[in-house]
Amino acid sequence: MSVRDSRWAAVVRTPVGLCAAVLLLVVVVVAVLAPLLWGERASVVDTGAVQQGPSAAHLLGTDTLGRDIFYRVLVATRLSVLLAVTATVIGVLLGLLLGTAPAVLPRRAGRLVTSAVHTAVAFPGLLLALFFAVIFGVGTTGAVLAIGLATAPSFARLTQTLSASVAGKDFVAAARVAGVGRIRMLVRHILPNIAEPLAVNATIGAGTALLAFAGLSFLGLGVQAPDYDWGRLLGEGLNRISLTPAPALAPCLAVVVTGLAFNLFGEAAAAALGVRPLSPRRTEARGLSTQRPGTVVEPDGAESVLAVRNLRVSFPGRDAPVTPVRGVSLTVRPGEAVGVVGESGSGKSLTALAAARLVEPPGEVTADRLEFAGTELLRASDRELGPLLGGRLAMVFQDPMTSFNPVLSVGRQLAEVAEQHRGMSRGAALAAAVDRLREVRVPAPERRAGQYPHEFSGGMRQRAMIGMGLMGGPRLIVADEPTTALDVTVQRRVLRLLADVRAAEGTALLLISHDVTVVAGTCDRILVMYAGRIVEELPAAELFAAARHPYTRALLAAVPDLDTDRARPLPVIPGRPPEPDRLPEGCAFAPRCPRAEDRCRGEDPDLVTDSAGHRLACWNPAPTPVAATSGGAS
Ligand SMILES: Nc1ncnc2c1ncn2[C@@H]1O[C@H](COP(=O)(O)OP(=O)(O)OP(=O)(O)O)[C@@H](O)[C@H]1O
Repeated sequence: MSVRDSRWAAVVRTPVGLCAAVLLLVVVVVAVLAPLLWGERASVVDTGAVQQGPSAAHLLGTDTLGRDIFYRVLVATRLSVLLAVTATVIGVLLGLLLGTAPAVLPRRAGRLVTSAVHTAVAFPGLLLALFFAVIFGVGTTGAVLAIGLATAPSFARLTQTLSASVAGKDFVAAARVAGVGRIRMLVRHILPNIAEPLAVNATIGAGTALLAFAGLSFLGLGVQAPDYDWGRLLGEGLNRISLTPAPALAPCLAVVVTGLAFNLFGEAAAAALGVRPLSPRRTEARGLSTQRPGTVVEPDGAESVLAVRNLRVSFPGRDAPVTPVRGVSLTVRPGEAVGVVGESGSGKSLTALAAARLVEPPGEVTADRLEFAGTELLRASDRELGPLLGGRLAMVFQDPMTSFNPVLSVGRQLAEVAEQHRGMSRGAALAAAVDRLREVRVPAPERRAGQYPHEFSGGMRQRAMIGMGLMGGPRLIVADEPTTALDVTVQRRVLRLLADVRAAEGTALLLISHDVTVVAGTCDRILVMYAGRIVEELPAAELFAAARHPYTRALLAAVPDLDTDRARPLPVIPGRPPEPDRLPEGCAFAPRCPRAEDRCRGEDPDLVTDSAGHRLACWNPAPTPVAATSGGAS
């Protein structure tokens, strides 16, 4: 039994879930059998026994034509439930279409759909149902369409909300970087992950539709004679409630009990499942023939895989836009490992996301140059970007659990990249996926390929994620905090794997981490970021000996080494980094800097390149600590 099946089984293990399931089962059995067993009996007209009260012969009395109300209530179960379920299915399908439209339509049309949905949700459902019932005309079909259309907006909004929560997951970003198209993304990655909460809410919705249907039929807008449902029976019984209440109470009770069964089962499922009910090819390089494909020639003649100049990422703020990335410039050369280090909030992730074109609106990315593998990303069309980013740029995210689609086997997800970017057949892609899993040291790769992400350990999942990134033959791996969620020994294995992959395949690496020892141990060059800017850049081998920015020195001082006195607390950097919307005048680090001078507080220093190629943005840098090499970096 899969995990999903056992979770659904858990629903009926709760007392409420069990009661609701039994009630629903009874309702379904009655709905199926009643018309077969008692259909004729419920239609027999007996002019000699009209409008009788309850008796031994007629448990709930008779109607105006002498028909037995008890059997009519039982027989009406099928039509009442069928109509409610049909209306709910229409509502859910229409809701799915409207809710997913913004993801596949052009942005402007998508917004229009979203606004329409929000407007429709503002109207009470029953009012909408009445409105549509009048439009579609009196009768069963009109009422089904009316209730279906009336419930669609709330399902559309639910779909949008659920899709948005899934769209934020790393596996969707990974699929986007893999160049998976919008419709495929929707069908393979988003919809399967929102099916469960949608099903739960649809069950609850069926209860509501049942009530709405009874209401419309009661008002004479729904089921018409000679057909009858509980709403019609209720209307008929109400005419003589003062004489005998049973003919009105019985259909009423049937609506309440069945509605309750749907609602309770939906609520029990929501509680048991943890669902909240409603309320990652090739691009020919331009220029010199000696150049390798997918590289850019820098002004200094060096080749680069990624060239970023004056990158800015902004978001709308309360009063003015906030810019968490403020003019970042960096270069990653073929096969090179560049590390980006800085405290939380310094803009490292946003820089990486911008390089992979993964910053979503309302985030705005501008740059004088954002060139990957020879293509200017900010001017490229989606068609150009798809194969380029998918095959040539791989993303590895922090949390290996959320980096995979939980409902697809790991092998299938790796194979998908090869199918998408290398045009491989399904079988060949799966074989390539198994080979990749073996290369990234996943044990028993044939068996593991068929397993789901939750069956992998954290470290194994992260290695599989790296394997997935490699399926497209990337020139650059962007790894954002790839080891933060792992324990230290597993961390080391993943870092070693990244280093081996680089050595074997010549892949460049942009490694983002808040941990200076991780980047120093893995990378060739280190970029230090603070408050959205690069404040220092130097070779990793010289990090401990040549770092001069007080911030870099403070980060290094916080790293324990063999000479650290364990009896004393490690030095920490006083204060906190500034929020992007509350940057101080001058150098952003000045308020926390032990070397700050008046100039630091008034003027932001430029990032200046010295003769050795080091870059530094500081008015009063620390002197080079001549013999201060440390083993901390290795
Ligand atoms: N979608 C967004 N809207 C508004 N602000 C954002 C958004 N994404 C990030 N930010 C802000 O940008 C700043 C930099 O975020 P980023 O995630 O790049 O930092 P980071 O250095 O990678 O930190 P961490 O290690 O915590 O992820 C943060 O202050 C964050 O609040």
